[in-house]
Amino acid sequence: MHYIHCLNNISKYGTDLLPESYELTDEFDKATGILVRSAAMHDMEFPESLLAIGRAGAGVNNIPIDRCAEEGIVVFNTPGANANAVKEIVLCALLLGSRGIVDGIEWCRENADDENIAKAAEKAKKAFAGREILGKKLGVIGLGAIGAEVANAAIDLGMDVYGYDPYVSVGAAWRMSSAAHHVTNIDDIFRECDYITIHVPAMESTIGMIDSHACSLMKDGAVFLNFSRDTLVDNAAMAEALESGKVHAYITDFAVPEVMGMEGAIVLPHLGASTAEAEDNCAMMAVRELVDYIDNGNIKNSVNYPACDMGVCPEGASRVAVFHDNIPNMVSQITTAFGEGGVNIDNLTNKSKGDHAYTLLDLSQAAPDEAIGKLRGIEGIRRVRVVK
Ligand SMILES: NC(=O)c1ccc[n+]([C@@H]2O[C@H](COP(=O)([O-])OP(=O)(O)OC[C@H]3O[C@@H](n4cnc5c(N)ncnc54)[C@H](O)[C@@H]3O)[C@@H](O)[C@H]2O)c1
Ligand SMILES: O=C(O)CC[C@@H](O)C(=O)O
Repeated sequence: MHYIHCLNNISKYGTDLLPESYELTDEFDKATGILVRSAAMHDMEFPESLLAIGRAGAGVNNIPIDRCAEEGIVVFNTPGANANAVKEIVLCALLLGSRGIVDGIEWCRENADDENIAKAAEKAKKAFAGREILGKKLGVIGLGAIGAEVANAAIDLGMDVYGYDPYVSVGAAWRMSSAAHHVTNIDDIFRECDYITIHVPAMESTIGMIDSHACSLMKDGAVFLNFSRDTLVDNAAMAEALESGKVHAYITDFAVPEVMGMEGAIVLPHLGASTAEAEDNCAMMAVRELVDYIDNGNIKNSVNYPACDMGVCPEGASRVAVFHDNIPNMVSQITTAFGEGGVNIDNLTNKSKGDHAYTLLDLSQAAPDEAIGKLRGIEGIRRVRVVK
């Protein structure tokens, strides 16, 4: 039996996909797999039983992915599964940053008891007049699953779109409308665009990238949208830019104390992916990834181990997964351990991702304990798993 522990609410559409040999458990310490959304995992110690973590979502900054790699724990995410939900809320945010919608709603609430509200509204509305997004320049920083969808939708709404992503994947580039302008210097986005939206992961190289320099380059009255992570924006710099009027509105999906008092900030409680459709999609994708890994050793959409697919282990064969450092002489030591035990290797895949590598082997017979023991003693091998 495999035990799956959920650290957050995970859609039933996902957990219903767990096969009969799986059970949901409240006991963290006996988990084979963990399903998580945004729960903070950096301070957690993981049980030895834990094989994999499925992040039902895109961002993995809440998970210690390097430590997991060292412990041979595969971390998956669900690329693109919530992209449409975020795209739709970003479109909404473009309008929130352009029209006096939030202030207008607040005015109506405040005047709810006024019998003459209809007449008063006609007078009050001039305070909430805005501008249109048609023909305005939108800069999109990060052209992955979400950024590319936002760019295309904004083009459809008549915006002039500028995209910046030095590491854009071929797939995302193909999905982008050819009407988007390709920008190679991020400063041009800051200098030229009326609206800027950021869709990059939070990592060492991106944290704080919207700093005072970036804000100083922005057009007067720019609107900045952050539906990625709070840490990408230097809050002090943004507060100053809002105060001076450099930035007209900062719309963020992250309700951290530093933004709550900012004049000109519109703050949402991390709603980007909170749609039934996105939650279902993410949960289903995460569960499928976990199950294929736990049952077959196959890896798809992992953020700390390479992709590897050997299908289902053939009848009569056994399958062994070896997690090791990406250093010389590992594959030969692995094959030698089996060869010396007289065990034939039917098939083998070796893949690497950064410092970590994964070797999946199908053997003609059951994996002998002696060979498995030998592998566990080799320096640079992090984990050996007899999958079947
Ligand atoms: N608000 C929400 O609820 C919500 C929902 C989903 C995702 N997110 C956030 O949005 C982020 C993006 O999601 P995604 O699904 O589009 O991910 P993705 O991996 O498909 O795309 C990220 C893109 O950022 C690019 N990138 C990386 N560093 C960059 C840099 N310095 N400058 C420009 N581009 C850079 C990558 O090349 C990639 O194309 C996630 O990491 C997550 O933090 C938030
Ligand atoms: O799971 C969530 O609630 C939000 C997920 C979102 O931030 C993501 O990175 O996919």
